[in-house]
Amino acid sequence: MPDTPRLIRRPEWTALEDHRADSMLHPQLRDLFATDPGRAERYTVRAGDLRIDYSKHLITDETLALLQELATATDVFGLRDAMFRGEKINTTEDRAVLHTALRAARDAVVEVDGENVVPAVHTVLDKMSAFAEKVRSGEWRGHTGRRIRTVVNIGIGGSDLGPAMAYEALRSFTDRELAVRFVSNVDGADLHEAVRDLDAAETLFIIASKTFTTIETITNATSARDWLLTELKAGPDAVAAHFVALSTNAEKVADFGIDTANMFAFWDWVGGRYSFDSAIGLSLMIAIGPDRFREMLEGFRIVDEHFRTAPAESNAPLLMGLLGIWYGNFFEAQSHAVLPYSHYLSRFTAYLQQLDMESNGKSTGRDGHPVDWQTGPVVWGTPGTNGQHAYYQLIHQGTKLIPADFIGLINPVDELSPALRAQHDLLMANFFAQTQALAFGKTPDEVRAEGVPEELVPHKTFRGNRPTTTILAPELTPSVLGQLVALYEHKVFVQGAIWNIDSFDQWGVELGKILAKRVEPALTEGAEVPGLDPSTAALVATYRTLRKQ
Ligand SMILES: O=P(O)(O)OC[C@H]1O[C@H](O)[C@H](O)[C@@H](O)[C@@H]1O
Repeated sequence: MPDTPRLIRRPEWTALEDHRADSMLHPQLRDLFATDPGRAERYTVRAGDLRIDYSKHLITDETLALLQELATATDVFGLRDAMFRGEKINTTEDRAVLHTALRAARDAVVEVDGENVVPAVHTVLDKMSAFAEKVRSGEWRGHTGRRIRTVVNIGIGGSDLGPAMAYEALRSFTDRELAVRFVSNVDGADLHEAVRDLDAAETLFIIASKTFTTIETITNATSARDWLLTELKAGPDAVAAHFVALSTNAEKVADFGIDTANMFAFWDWVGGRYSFDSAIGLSLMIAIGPDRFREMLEGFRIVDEHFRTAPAESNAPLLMGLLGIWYGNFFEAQSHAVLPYSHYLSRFTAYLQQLDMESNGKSTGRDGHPVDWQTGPVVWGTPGTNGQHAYYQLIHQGTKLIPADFIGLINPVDELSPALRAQHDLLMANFFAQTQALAFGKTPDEVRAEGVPEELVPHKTFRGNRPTTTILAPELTPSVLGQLVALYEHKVFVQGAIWNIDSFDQWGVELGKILAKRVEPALTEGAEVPGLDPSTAALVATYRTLRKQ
């Protein structure tokens, strides 16, 4: 057993349990606001351009003080500093965790094993910038001499979700003459639909894979190469002008047949889900241009600095992490909704699912012992107002407590017409109304006062006390996007530190991959798979019987 007490036996933990049982058994936001007029102002924190209001939470000053004590006792800031210093805090993989170095200033020094990694980061950024400019300007030509009109990023997980999300988010900054598509699923339909209307002569494939061994990506990349060569009626020499690679594995890139001169590198201290500001962002950089990409990196850096230096009581990622712990561990909340009121952020929550759930979906502690406390929540959500007309019913009146983050932008993007810009106020009216309704509800007396028949009063009553965080930003610029992502990266970090889990490994994804490899020959060749359980064996047999040859 480690020397430090188990999390739930710490006095700071039991103090929170007692606080919940004594003072916060049935917290009422109406009362908390009525008795504390300064609450909204006091419970608002700034991080860069982000304004984060956490006053509509089931908390008091005492709750916050106790949560901060838990953070101190578990040495969250100690681990944070170790991360920024380049220590190998990813202990199960013996790796440093340095996505923050990806956005460090050119003259910064961050050492791993005694070597400053920042110059290499900027060398790759410069190489990406030069390449992106060539593609954007038309200087980069395909095999037949035509300029590139479509970029297809082939990758999965962290090699897809980040750039795909950011491409959507920053669409209004993209070059409309140059489209980017994303292919991830090993389902051949994904690649088929992505390329069916493309001219191979004007298509560039970016093969994004940290390991360059991921079966989905390598399979799709191989099929893409076959498609290209068939379409162009060309030999393997056509590959060089149409394929580039983003990877840490030069050997595998060369094995695939991509010239390593056309490879953009990153390093084992960049986790896949923390990688879209590395070379993995090349498709995004081509779409928005190197200057915008660097603005985004600056946004990341603003929140990195905030997380590194802001005092605990005004440290936004720390506060957001602690609030998640409060609900997950002391209210038994199982999930967390992230609800962006922006069409451009339509992929944001999907991106966060990997960031959060692959990082903190763990049940073994850093000490190797099973944890006996709840860890990462189920993260879900889609853009408002669509969700309002689908699942918000459950958030408002269901039996589950679902803390939610509402992300809103004060201004729409510039390019909307005046009429469409005007719709933004309606969108945001919904945004503000929802958190108000969730927090304060509607009492039976208020319902009665509207003349509602008595038998309908219970149905039309809203109990309120549904906790939300409101995140407001001036507009969705590249910098603001970087700030938002860094905010969540560090929030996830805080929670993993307190739960004492390694947020940077992902062993849980391995078993399924191994079993898939074992089952595949049974599907394609009818091979015997030794040791198949009866359920899977019967399913495989059905598949084989009904499979069209
Ligand atoms: O970038 P790659 O090496 O191809 O990995 C792609 C993804 O697959 C893995 O299974 C991991 O679960 C993810 O963390 C990773 O982002």
